[in-house]
Formats: sequence, structure tokens, C-alpha cells
Amino acid sequence: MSNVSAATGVPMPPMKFNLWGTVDESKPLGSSTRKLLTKLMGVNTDTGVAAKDVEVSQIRLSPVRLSDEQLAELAAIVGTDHLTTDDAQRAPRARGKSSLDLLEWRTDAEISAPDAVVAPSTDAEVLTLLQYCTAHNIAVVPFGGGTSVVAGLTPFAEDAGHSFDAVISLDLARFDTLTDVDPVSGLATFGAGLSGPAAELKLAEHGLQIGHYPQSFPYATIGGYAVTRSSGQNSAGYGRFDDMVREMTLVTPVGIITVGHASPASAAGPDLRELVKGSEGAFGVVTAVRLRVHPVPQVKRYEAFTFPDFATGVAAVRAVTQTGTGPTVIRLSDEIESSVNLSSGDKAGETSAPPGCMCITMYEGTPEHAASRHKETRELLLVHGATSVGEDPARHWEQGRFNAPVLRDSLLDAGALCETLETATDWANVPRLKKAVGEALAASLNASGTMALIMCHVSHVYAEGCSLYFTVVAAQQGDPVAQWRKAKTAVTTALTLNGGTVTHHHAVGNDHRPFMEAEIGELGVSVLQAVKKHFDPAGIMNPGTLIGAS
Ligand SMILES: Cc1cc2nc3c(=O)[nH]c(=O)nc-3n(C[C@H](O)[C@H](O)[C@H](O)COP(=O)(O)OP(=O)(O)OC[C@H]3O[C@@H](n4cnc5c(N)ncnc54)[C@H](O)[C@@H]3O)c2cc1C
Repeated sequence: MSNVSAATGVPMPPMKFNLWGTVDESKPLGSSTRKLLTKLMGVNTDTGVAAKDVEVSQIRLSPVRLSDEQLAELAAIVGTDHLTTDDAQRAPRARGKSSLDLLEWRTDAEISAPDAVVAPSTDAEVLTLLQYCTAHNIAVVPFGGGTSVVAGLTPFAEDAGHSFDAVISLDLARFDTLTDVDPVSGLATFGAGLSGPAAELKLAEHGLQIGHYPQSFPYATIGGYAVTRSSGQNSAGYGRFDDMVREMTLVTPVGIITVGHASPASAAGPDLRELVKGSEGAFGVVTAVRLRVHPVPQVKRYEAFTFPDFATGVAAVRAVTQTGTGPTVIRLSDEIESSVNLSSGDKAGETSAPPGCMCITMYEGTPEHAASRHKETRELLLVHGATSVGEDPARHWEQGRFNAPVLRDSLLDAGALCETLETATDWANVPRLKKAVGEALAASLNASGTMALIMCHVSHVYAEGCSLYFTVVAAQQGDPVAQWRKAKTAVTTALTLNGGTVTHHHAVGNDHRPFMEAEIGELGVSVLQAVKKHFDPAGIMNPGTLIGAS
């Protein structure tokens, strides 16, 4: 096909294939971080090839397995401008953005890439594509913002003993409209491919906001949030993305279904939305999401506090949550994370942070409502042992909150291992789970020959418990992919044995799939397999992700 490479209607993902973010966003390590790495772990931070300087032409991608005839037939469905086999377009859809993904690009191995990228723009095109792929033994991986950290985008051509002839990446970028804004009810319908910032910009024209700010906000999409059960940093105020979803359109190989209700609540049997939230492309493609939205807040108030230790801070945050005083953001870092000051890329490793455990709070809404919630929250925190350190650290956190991930690329370049993981548990179990995670990570990484810096914060709160988010930095030893896989297996096993979920908001993908039985039981897995079989009889939808085909 003459124009397969020249397709102009396939949007280029904004992030560089082997980095978090763009080359322009990348930042060298600050001198304090370099010193810390060398002092603590013996990492020689002057070595290594910067990933930002590596081009797609220097990487070996798997060859395209689709015939000219198949490519022509697929192009006839979406239009020739909306299909490509160009390496520059296949590479950024070949992996997500976990550290394992980023490390894989740093090896000499051939990278399995989708055989083609298609960018449909209507439900009818998606349905025809899925039916074509079902008939021709081609697997399909939906692609939103490409921010998966659980290998949810890896193009597996085999699952449960069945081999596919090829894998295509189905990009949602052309599902990019905002429709049906209902400011009276506080509802709006979004194309699944809209990024967080694009969706918020469109909604702001109506004086409304979603209020979902995961750290991946600059790139992740509305559809991606829904199918991974994402949770944003303002979840204390606006809830996790799960809570906001009113309806979704799911295109499956056997037809199109809208899940959700025309009414705000319903008792008409089990809620089918729960089957689509967290489905990670294994049942079909979400093309539209109707969400609860709210007016853009008139004011924001900020205050940061410190606690003498993590346990005191956790008790205080629990009191706030269980009393329901209503901060929009509340997060508590442990001693190590507070001292490393991870909240912004350029300040990480500096010791300017006050001693103790840092707690950030923020309040949004009308001036009166934000002020009353702030007052009640701060009084409760002070009673529980907090010391106010003013609003600056909270403002600084908000300004820098999307910056930290770019540091990871520089750390990986420099020979450090850096990854995050997250879980959730009941308040009563927080000390046990935190200890178990720390011990599992330390034991595995120490055995590989490095000390590990393990940082933790309470990132999302519920009346009955909270999410714990861990960041670990160590020295790369031997094969860093194998080194982290081992540590990840050890720590995920520890989660299952110590009352934690294997994921609070990163989802399952391929990485957590082996733990699904521990998470929801054998019967639970077979229920999901039955649903998959119903929607996707040939198992073409995102093989390797969530659950195996039955
Ligand atoms: C640096 C960093 C920080 C992060 N911080 C957070 C955080 O704070 N909170 C949080 O919740 N998550 C976070 N994540 C995880 C990630 O951003 C989420 O999983 C995100 O919700 C995925 O959205 P996406 O649009 O990028 O989807 P993708 O990464 O493109 O896809 C994710 C999965 O969903 C499938 N998929 C995507 N779109 C669709 C669709 N429309 N229909 C069907 N299937 C689809 C894909 O096939 C894949 O399996 C972070 C990730 C990174 C790299």
C-alpha cells in the first residue's frame, strides 16, 4: 500500500516512545539527587545514554505481519489516512510508561510492536474493525493516552494457548468531542480519547470542571481513566473516577452497549457499569463517557502541616476522613518521603523540608464553604498533633505535582531503578501492610546487591481506610528488568498476604494478572472470563490483559 506510512490522519502520541513526556520536558538530575544516589547506593550518575537522545530508527521493532490485502481492507474501514504501519507511529503504541516499559527500550532486544495503528472516529467504524479482526484472527489493543503502568498496552499475540496472526493498536484520539453538556444536572458526555487537559478546557467554557487530577493528567484520557478505575489527587473532594461515571458506550465485537442509567440512581438489577469500569479493553472499546461534573471552584485554600511521625499523622487523617470535614486534597508523606521532598522534580533530594511527616491539604468551592471546611479540618488536625507550616508547601506541591515523573527517566539513564506501586487497606491494617511492603521490597532489592530507598504516602482516603503509595529507588544491578520483576513479585505477594489490594488505581494489565485469583477468587475470575467470552468470543480484545480467555 503506497500511503500506509504517509497516513496523515493518525495523530502522533504527544509523549516520546521511550520517555515519560516529551524531550522538552526532560530534566537532568539535580546535584542533590546525584549526591544522594552516589552516597546511598554507589550509583555512578555520570554514565549511561540518555533515552531522550535515542531515535526510533535506532530501535529494532517487530516486523509487520499484516498482508497488503489485510492492510487495504482495514484501511477501507477507517479511511486510508487513518491507518499506518510507520515505525514512528508503531513505537509509541508498543508499550506504556512503567519503569519496566522504559527499561525495555534501553536494551538491545527486539520490541514487539503493533503491526498497524488505526484511528477510527465513529462507533460504526470501531464495530466493523472489531468484527473484521474477529474474522481474521487479529488482536486489538485500544490506545488512549499511553500512560499504562501495568503492561496494559503490550501487544501480546498469544493468550491462553491461542496465537493471533497480528495485533493492531486502535487509537481513540479521534473520539475528541464534548457533547450534551447539562449544567443544570451537572452532567457532560466526552469522547473517550480526550486527554484530561483537553476535556477540562472544553468544559471550562461552560464554567464546569471534572476535577480528576491523577499524576498522569497531562496525557491520560477520559476513556483510559474509566477502564482503569483511575483515582486522582483531588479524590477526597470529588471521588475516584469510578464515582463520576454516569454512562459509557462500549463497542464490543458482538455489538454496542450503553451501560449506566438515564436516572441518577436505579435499583434495576446489577449495575452494568461495574463490568466496564476496570475492563482495560478486554471486553471492548469505550468510545464515550458521560460524567458527573461540577462548577469551577471559586476559590482554593491551602495549608500544610507536619506530624512528629507517620502513625500520628495517619490517626489525624483518619479522624478528618471519618468526621467528614471535607478537604478536597489530603495526603500524608512518611518520614523518608517528607525528607526527600518528592513533590517537585527540581527540589527532590534537597533537605529544605521541615522535619517530621508532611501533610498537604487543599479546599475548593465557594469562599464560605471552603473556609468552613478548612477551619474544621485544621482544628481537628491540630488536636491530633499537627503543627501548621503555612500554605507555601501545599501551594508548592500543587505547582509541581505533575513534574516528578520526568525525573524517573534521568534516574533510569543514570543507572538507578525507580518505580512506584500502590495499594489500599483498612485503617486498622495500615501499619502491618506498610511494614510488609517495606520488608518485601528491601529483602528482594538487598538480595540483588543494592540498598533501597522506600518512600510512602497516604494518597487517597475513605471512611474505612486509605490507599498507600510507594516510591522505591535503588541501584540497577545486573539485568534491571529481571531485578525489578523479582522485587515486584515479592511485594505483590506481600500485598495479597497482608490485607492489601494488588492495585488501588493502576489497574491490572498484564503485570497484576497472575494475582487476580488471589484478589477476586477462582469463581470471580471465571465470571469475568464468561463476560469476556460473551462480548469477545474470539478473545481478540487486548489479550494478556486483566484475565486470560477461558
Ligand atoms: C507517571 C505516571 C503517573 C500516574 N499517576 C496516576 C494517578 O495518579 N492515578 C491513577 O489513577 N493512575 C495513574 N497512572 C496510571 C495511568 O495514568 C492510568 O492507568 C490511566 O488511567 C490510563 O489512561 P490512558 O488514557 O493513558 O490509557 P492507556 O494507557 O492508553 O490504556 C490503559 C489501558 O486501558 C485500555 N484502554 C485505553 N483506552 C481505552 C478505551 N477507550 N476503551 C477500552 N480500553 C481502553 C488500554 O488498552 C490499556 O489496557 C500514572 C501513570 C504514570 C505513567
